[in-house]
Amino acid sequence: MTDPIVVMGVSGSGKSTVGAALAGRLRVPFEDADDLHPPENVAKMSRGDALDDSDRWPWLERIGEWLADHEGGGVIACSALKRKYRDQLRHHCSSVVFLHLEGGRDVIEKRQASRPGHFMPASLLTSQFETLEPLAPDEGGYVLDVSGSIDEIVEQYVVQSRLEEES
Ligand SMILES: Nc1ncnc2c1ncn2[C@@H]1O[C@H](COP(=O)(O)OP(=O)(O)OP(=O)(O)O)[C@@H](O)[C@H]1O
Ligand SMILES: O=C(O)[C@H](O)[C@@H](O)[C@H](O)[C@H](O)CO
Repeated sequence: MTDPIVVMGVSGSGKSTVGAALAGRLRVPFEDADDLHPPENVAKMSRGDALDDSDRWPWLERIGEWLADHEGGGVIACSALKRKYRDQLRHHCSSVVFLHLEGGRDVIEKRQASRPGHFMPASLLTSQFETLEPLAPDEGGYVLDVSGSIDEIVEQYVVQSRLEEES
């Protein structure tokens, strides 16, 4: 049994890819919160407009429900850019753990550009970085550098969480 994990970060930071690999490693279910957006949110992002708080609330409610249903273990990829969004998720599931995939704009922009066919336009990356509120010290959680390979990032999480358990 593991606590449910939210893999967070800006668009293109690797949440879906790393999240799926981590769920495989931990043998728990994986969900991509991109698939929980109401169609109007996807339409808004697709035309190059950033979501605002009121667009995100109903989406976060669905993610919170998913977390509450997976208290015994699960990984969900969700931007969770602001502290108040994370607090909303904690309200649904107090045991949730956040894993922030942190990286510079250069590397993330390149990865986003090499991912054709995704609804999220690269032009929204600026607003993603502007909106991002990194994990505060009192939030706990993990911050992992996106520049490593997917396997390395998963391994770093596994090692760090084991060390934390033992301490
Ligand atoms: N650590 C990594 N090393 C190399 N490539 C990576 C890494 N992480 C992700 N990628 C690649 O970068 C691209 C973006 O990753 P991904 O779609 O997982 O990001 P995301 O944060 O889920 O984005 P979004 O929120 O926009 O859906 C993908 O093509 C993915 O294969
Ligand atoms: O909070 C947000 O602005 C959105 O959730 C985005 O982050 C998208 O879901 C995703 O990143 C698109 O690929």
